[in-house]
Amino acid sequence: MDTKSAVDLMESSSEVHFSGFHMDSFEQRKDDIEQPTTSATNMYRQPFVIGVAGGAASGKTTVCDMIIQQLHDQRVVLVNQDSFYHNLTEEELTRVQDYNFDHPDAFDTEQLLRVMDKLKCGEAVDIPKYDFKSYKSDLHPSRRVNPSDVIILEGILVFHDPRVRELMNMKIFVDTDADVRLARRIRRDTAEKGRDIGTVLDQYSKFVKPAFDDFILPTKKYADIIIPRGGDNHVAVDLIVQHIRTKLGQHDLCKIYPNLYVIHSTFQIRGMHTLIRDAQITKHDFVFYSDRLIRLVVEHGLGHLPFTEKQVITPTGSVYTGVDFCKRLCGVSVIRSGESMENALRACCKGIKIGKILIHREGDNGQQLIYEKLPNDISDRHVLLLDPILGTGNSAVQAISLLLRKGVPESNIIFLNLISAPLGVHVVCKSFPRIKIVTSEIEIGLNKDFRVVPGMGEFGDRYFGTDDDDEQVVASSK
Ligand SMILES: Nc1nc2c(ncn2[C@@H]2O[C@H](COP(=O)(O)OP(=O)(O)OP(=O)(O)O)[C@@H](O)[C@H]2O)c(=O)[nH]1
Ligand SMILES: O=P(O)(O)OC[C@H]1O[C@H](OP(=O)(O)OP(=O)(O)O)[C@H](O)[C@@H]1O
Ligand SMILES: O=c1cc[nH]c(=O)[nH]1
Repeated sequence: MDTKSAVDLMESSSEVHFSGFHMDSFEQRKDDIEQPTTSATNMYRQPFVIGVAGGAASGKTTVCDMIIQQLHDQRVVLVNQDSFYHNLTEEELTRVQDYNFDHPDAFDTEQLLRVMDKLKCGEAVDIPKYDFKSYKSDLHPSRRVNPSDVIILEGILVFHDPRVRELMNMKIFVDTDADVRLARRIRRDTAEKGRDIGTVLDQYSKFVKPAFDDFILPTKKYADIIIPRGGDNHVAVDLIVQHIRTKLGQHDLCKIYPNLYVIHSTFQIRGMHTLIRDAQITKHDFVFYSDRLIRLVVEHGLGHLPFTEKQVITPTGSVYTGVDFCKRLCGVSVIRSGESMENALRACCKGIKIGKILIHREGDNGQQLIYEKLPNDISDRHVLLLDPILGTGNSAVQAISLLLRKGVPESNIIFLNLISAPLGVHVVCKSFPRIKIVTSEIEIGLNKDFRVVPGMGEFGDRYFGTDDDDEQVVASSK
């Protein structure tokens, strides 16, 4: 894949958003810094979208209210599928008892998609207020909804259309017994809507039950979580809220790609990054702090290897139940910069075999694999692929494709980076959804020369001392 095709792939992807980066500070400084070509206009925080489906009167509203209450310190917005009911025509109004409110066609899904797209892009939207008495949504002023961190989309059929499902980061199905749903419906429609019980039962047997069987129940299979007993299930709601909180604390790309791991940032890590990104840092310090960070990435990456249980006897004669390290592994470094990570890997895994791949860059458009030396039995090993910089993803795609051609299962590859540009992450994760990427920071984007920004310049030149400044030092020290 060349640079252009990687950019094309990114631009054609509806899921490509850049963030983890605050718009305000970007606005203030955008005149002072070099602009990333691919990301600046698309940058916003990506909200976490939760879909809540289930039969009518299953308790979806209660579950949503509980989630919203527990997420009190987050900006949460609830979007109800009911708001997108089509207005009934005059003819339909004359025979409203024959209108099927539980059929997918009763909803204006195109409008729902437009609204959700805007909210996902961080734009405020106006959501219609459907009036259940007049069966119209243009009677009342619409509801203004501002962008938020979490969007909950609730409704009987929110899992029906695949385009709507695609928008969701988490899908919940509220699963309540049919008799409980019917009892609630009778109570609600007779007490709140003043209907007589005969009409409620007629509507139930004519439309509600068949629609549940034909359209709602079949979407249960798309759920990530099924909540039995709806709002009575406090344990399930607690677990869901915990998961949402974890996701909100992560980089947005981690919400999209579950196999992307960004090591937990501390002030130590930020401090090391600050040093190695500084163009003025001495060569010695650049190497020293890069090595420290690389060691952390390598240790973190090793943590993703499979393990087996192992018991040992301690000097006190007690049994300690622990784990045994994964045996069959090897490293593969992408020459040259990847070689900077070999020492850390050797320091952690005594005697580990390390293969090499050389990818030649011709200008910025073409890259070619020109050398490889890999362990013969690499297909039986877990591979730690070493390259500190993930930019456009071109080198990574070449390297990973070679490993796959050599028979390494995709899920046996752990790609270790110091820094990763969002484009590279998208390209690698979309092309190879089963590999894991471990990195220490996600960058803003790429500049017009396809260099990572803010980045750290030409890593290989800085690490191995082949940059221009160094030539001057060498010349002056002669
Ligand atoms: N009778 C009648 N029913 C309607 C109308 N519009 C929507 N519905 C019903 O409303 C139901 C969808 O709303 P629900 O999912 O039950 O609403 P809810 O209050 O969120 O449900 P839970 O929170 O799960 O209890 C469908 O079963 C429709 O039949 C209407 O104008 N008349
Ligand atoms: O994702 P990409 O856009 O392909 O960029 C990343 C590649 O660039 C760097 O190598 P570079 O070409 O600078 O060579 P070097 O390691 O020899 O310095 C880096 O080590 C990656 O291999
Ligand atoms: O920013 C970049 C991109 C590729 N290689 C580097 O060393 N730095």
